[in-house]
Amino acid sequence: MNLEDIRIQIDAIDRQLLDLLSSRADLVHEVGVVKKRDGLQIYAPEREEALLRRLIDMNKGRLPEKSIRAIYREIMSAALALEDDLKIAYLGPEGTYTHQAAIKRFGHSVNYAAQPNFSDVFDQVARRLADYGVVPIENSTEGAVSHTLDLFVDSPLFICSQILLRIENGLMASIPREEIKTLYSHPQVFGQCRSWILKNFPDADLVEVSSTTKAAQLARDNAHLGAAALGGALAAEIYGLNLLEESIQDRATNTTRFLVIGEKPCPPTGNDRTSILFAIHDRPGSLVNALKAFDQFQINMSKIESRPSKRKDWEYIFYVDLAGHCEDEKVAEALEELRKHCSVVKLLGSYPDSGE
Ligand SMILES: C=C(O[C@@H]1C=C(C(=O)O)C=C[C@H]1O)C(=O)O
Repeated sequence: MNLEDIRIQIDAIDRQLLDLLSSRADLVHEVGVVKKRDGLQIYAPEREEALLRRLIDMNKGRLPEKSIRAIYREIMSAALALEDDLKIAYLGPEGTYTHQAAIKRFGHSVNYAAQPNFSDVFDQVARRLADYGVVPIENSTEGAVSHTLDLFVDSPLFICSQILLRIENGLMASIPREEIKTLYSHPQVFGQCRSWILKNFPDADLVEVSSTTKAAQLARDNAHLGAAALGGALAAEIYGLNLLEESIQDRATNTTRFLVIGEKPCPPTGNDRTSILFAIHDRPGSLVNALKAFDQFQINMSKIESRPSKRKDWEYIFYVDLAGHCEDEKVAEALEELRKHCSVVKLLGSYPDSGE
């Protein structure tokens, strides 16, 4: 078959695909009307998860899972935009890893609003100026993002899904490598590249800034002073810097987990994760007794963090992630048992345990 003939067939298929996508859009529009009538959330992570899982299971063709996800991400992004003028607040500025994570989850058809700090992301969603927010919660090399943890204490919002993003840090500058005297970056990124910095720039000044895009901007503006930045390729692109070295993070699989926060929690999908916070009474054995609740009901606890309560010195708040959904009988019973040993137990959300 010659190229011309194959392309005629592709054109015919695209015509059919467009017709099918238009029919899908009509149905999506109806879904939007029903959701608004019944006061339901526009973004339905449990439905998206089920739909993607079903498509990947059904797939018998050549397309790898990654491509199916990417294609459907944009189809569902278009659907979200048709249902409502969706606005996603994220920790900016434009080009941050959080921005990349937000696009990975919500696609290119919805609106994005960069926020200057973590609390503004929470605030915009709580005030309904944005529909959902995206914030980082932990990195596989550097651990918890304590800012985000702290904001959950007084927030009325729920976690409705998570996003896993592989973080590839690079060295970027507009000057040659030999002229670099100062490295700008976010503290998390410095932490992720610690060995590389010691080996390659043991004498450089390290200056912590609020984001990797801010670091890129400073590297551009202070090039004459020997400035360079560590961050993502998107930041280098936005600020016109050269990527002098790629993939400089100490661990190749360096991944950050982000959370989507919204007004309502997510219904069960069968493969869920639950995040809670709790505070214990100040007496011997409190923490052990609290954690025994998970053992008693055989709940897998995947992580625990502690943070100062900021109300009383040496008083802590514990953050725990569990396997299962808060509506699962076992999890509900364990949480009930936990309450007996704690002064505060707060459900932060149950959401699909997948980040793709
Ligand atoms: C169409 C819906 O709304 C959104 C878009 C989806 C889609 O395009 O399939 C799926 C879930 C929702 O996030 C729905 O809830 O069914």
